[in-house]
Amino acid sequence: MLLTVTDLRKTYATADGDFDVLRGVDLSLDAGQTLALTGESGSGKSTLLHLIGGLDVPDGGRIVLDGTDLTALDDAGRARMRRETVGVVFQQFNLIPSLRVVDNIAFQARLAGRHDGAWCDTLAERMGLTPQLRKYPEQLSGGQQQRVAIARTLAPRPRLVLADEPTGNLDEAAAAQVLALMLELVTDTGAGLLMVTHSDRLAGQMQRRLHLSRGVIA
Ligand SMILES: Nc1ncnc2c1ncn2[C@@H]1O[C@H](COP(=O)(O)OP(=O)(O)OP(=O)(O)O)[C@@H](O)[C@H]1O
Repeated sequence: MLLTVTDLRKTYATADGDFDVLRGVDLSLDAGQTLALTGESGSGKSTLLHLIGGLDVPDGGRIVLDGTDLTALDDAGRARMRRETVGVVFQQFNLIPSLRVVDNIAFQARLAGRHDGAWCDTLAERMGLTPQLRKYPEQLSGGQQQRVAIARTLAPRPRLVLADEPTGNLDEAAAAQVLALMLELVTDTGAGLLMVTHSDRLAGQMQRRLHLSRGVIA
């Protein structure tokens, strides 16, 4: 199993007292699997993704990723997992404005010490970005920028891809097209994909689907 989440709990301290956002979440994901995570606004989907991505720490439960218990790692260990095992795509593209597309795509892989020029070229080609490689992000459309962000995430060949509404800024046709490309590439690399979405149509493109409600998987 690539990812096993067991009895995961997270409580936020707020002005109105403690708020138990995750109250014992269980889920698992195999390598090569795609899983959609749905749930109403505020149900804790982003919180769950942040915990699995090692960006925040839970208050209880376990996350085992690629054989490593994330909850037993210190900050440095989690940072290493983020760099070496996990790729994250957010709704905001977060491209680096001063870098050409070609260097944006390679950025994360270079940081991880795993740059592979041929694989970056393949990603660019599959994403239809070859004519844009010398351009800067501001010269691209929103859909093109999102494809650059996805290529950048896949360049270091992460074992697990976490995506939070990755096509939320695109119209429905563009979103479906970008997701189809992402699913193809993720499946080809044998990674697992966990994607948060509000769209039934996009969730329907994935192999499995889970719904988060009242802090647990319904
Ligand atoms: N750092 C924080 N401190 C306090 N409360 C928080 C914090 N982060 C999130 N929350 C609260 O926790 C709940 C879950 O937030 P989260 O962003 O995980 O939900 P979500 O399901 O991703 O929502 P959406 O679909 O609207 O993005 C919300 O009620 C939010 O206000």
